[in-house]
Amino acid sequence: MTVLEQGNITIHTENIFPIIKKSLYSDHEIFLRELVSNGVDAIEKLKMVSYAGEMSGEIGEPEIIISIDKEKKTLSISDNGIGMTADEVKKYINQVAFSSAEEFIEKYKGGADQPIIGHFGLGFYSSFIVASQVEIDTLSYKDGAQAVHWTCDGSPSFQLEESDRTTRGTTITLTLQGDEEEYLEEARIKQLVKTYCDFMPVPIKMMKAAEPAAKTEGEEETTAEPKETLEVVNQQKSIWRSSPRDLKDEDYLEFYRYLYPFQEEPLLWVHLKTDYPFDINGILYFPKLKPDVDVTKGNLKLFCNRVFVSEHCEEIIPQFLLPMRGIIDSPDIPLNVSRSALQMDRTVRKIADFIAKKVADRLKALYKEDRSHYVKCWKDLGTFVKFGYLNDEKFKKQIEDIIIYRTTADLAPATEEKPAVQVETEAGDAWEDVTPTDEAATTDEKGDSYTTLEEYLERNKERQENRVFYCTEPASQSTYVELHKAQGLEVLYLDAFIDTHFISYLERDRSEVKFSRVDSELDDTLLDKEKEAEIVDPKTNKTRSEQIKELFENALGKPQVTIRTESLKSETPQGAPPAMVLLPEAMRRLRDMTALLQQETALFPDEHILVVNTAHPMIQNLANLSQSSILQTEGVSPSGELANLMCQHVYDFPLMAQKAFDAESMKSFVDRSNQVLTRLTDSAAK
Ligand SMILES: Nc1ncnc2c1ncn2[C@@H]1O[C@H](COP(=O)(O)OP(=O)(O)OP(=O)(O)O)[C@@H](O)[C@H]1O
Repeated sequence: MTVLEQGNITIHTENIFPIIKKSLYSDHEIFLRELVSNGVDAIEKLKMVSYAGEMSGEIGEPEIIISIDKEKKTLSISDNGIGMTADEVKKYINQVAFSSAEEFIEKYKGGADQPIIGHFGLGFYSSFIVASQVEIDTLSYKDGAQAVHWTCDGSPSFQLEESDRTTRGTTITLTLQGDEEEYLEEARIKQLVKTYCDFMPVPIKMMKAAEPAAKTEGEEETTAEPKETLEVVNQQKSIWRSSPRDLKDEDYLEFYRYLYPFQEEPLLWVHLKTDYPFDINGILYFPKLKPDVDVTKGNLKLFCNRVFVSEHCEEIIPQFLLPMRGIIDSPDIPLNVSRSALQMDRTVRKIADFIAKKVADRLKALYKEDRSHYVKCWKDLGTFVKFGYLNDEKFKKQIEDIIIYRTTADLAPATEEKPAVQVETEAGDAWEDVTPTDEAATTDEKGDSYTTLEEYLERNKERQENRVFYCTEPASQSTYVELHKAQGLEVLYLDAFIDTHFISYLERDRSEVKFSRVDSELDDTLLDKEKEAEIVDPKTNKTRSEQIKELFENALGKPQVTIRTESLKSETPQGAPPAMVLLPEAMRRLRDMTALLQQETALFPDEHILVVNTAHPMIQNLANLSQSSILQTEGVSPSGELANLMCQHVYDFPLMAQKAFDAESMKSFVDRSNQVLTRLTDSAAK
């Protein structure tokens, strides 16, 4: 074999590879991505020279073949691409590749502790991270080219000689270092191809080790050599690079299942595709949110020209979209910078804005075009949308009109079949179908209705201009909600975990609107003012209400509790509850804020309002009971005592619903319940 050249690579540092190896710690595996990418590039370049008519002969079927020789401890990557001449090897390998190795060292000198997103484009020299010797065997596409063989052991000296290779393309053979022998395992290599090279547009084939031919007893010894087989490992198709027009819903769903097998179907997706002012492609999916979703961890896979770079791209997408899944592919994201530098990068910030805008556009389109799907997905979408509203001014402006709320109003369209309607078109020569579509559908599959804030205000403007009643906890506030509903007052549910923050932002932005939680005060609509003023005791000149108020004040003995008597409107005598506990908005917020600052759970404050419903038959009974006991005896009569017990009980129920019980109150409630029930059964048994 003719030695063409023996010499030193023009690098100025001796043996740089141990340094590179150390600075890449756990990232050794990326060498495979780099070498396969080079093979794919070589195939692409061959296609280009062929299209340009600069090549005689056929391109053939492009392929990359990876093979392992466990005995020789070698791993080789072959492509049938453009190949290199001796001069090209000298230029591109000895000079270009190695000068970028030096550049790497310069860049990371002393800064190796800064995490880099993908160590991308390290190139050919990254093979020395795992190899003790690297060989290149290559034949250029050029007519009459001489095949060459290059060897280097990582020291600055190399050897270049003629090779007897006859097929066009390049084979890189790595002799692995002692501690890198995991790369001799077929399963490990397959896994790396799947991770990094799955969507590269060329088939990547694994040479499967030859199985010795099975021999059955008595059979003659076969002389045939066992055959090696090739297995295609990557799936090649990168659908995010296709035009959305060429893709059906099922294509997007299939891709999602491929990326996240055995997961629930996504709610919807956004296809990103632009090449100006930056190049970005990708598909983002809205998943159904699990209650334990970690909103600080990104789920998107980052690619660069179809090559996988990183599982984490928290720096690239706006924080409120982190729970989204899918992939982003952009060659414009700088990858060999630290994560903090990435966050500050102007292009990256513009890309983040672009993504947020695309997501907003998609949501707006869905709201307009398929409201029923929007409403059905709202539970999950709403979290993203509100999170975005809190975090991103620009996003907020785009989506504020499509935030919807579950409401107590029944907004379901009439159930009877919608009549098909046809009208004559303007031109008069055709009939146009104007049957109502479900564009304005406002109910989900459970039949719950949803509305926007604007729609709510408009619907209720006569009765309660710029006033919104809301409920944060349907279970504990159901009595209050029912009371409002019964009097035709519409209540919005703000019961998602994010709503505590969301409502305070909403109030700041909509300062003309007064938001009242259903248990903070009672609207005049709920009260029957006339009944209250009737005087029932001519001797003391007291109204019935005043008597009841006194009765409760004495029975409870809690001066911090403000007792108010009201006659609550209701259709039936027991339609409204006998008593309710109110905590005014301002007071509740102060309590929540203090609890937040002290990082404690908010306790129910001793100062609150007890509304006693004078219209309720039980309260009437209590008043009668207490009045008769006053008439009958001096001191506390048994019926007076019973009235006292019952007053405390009537107070305890709404308190319990407000989760305002401590251990002591719970004990006294249970004791008292037993007393009351004993009395009841006593009198029934007599
Ligand atoms: N398999 C190959 N076939 C043909 N040429 C190759 C092959 N591998 C490397 N080369 C040549 O060697 C050069 C240097 O390769 P290297 O991987 O270091 O950098 P790069 O591919 O140019 O850029 P990067 O990998 O940083 O994106 C390539 O530009 C190419 O000209």
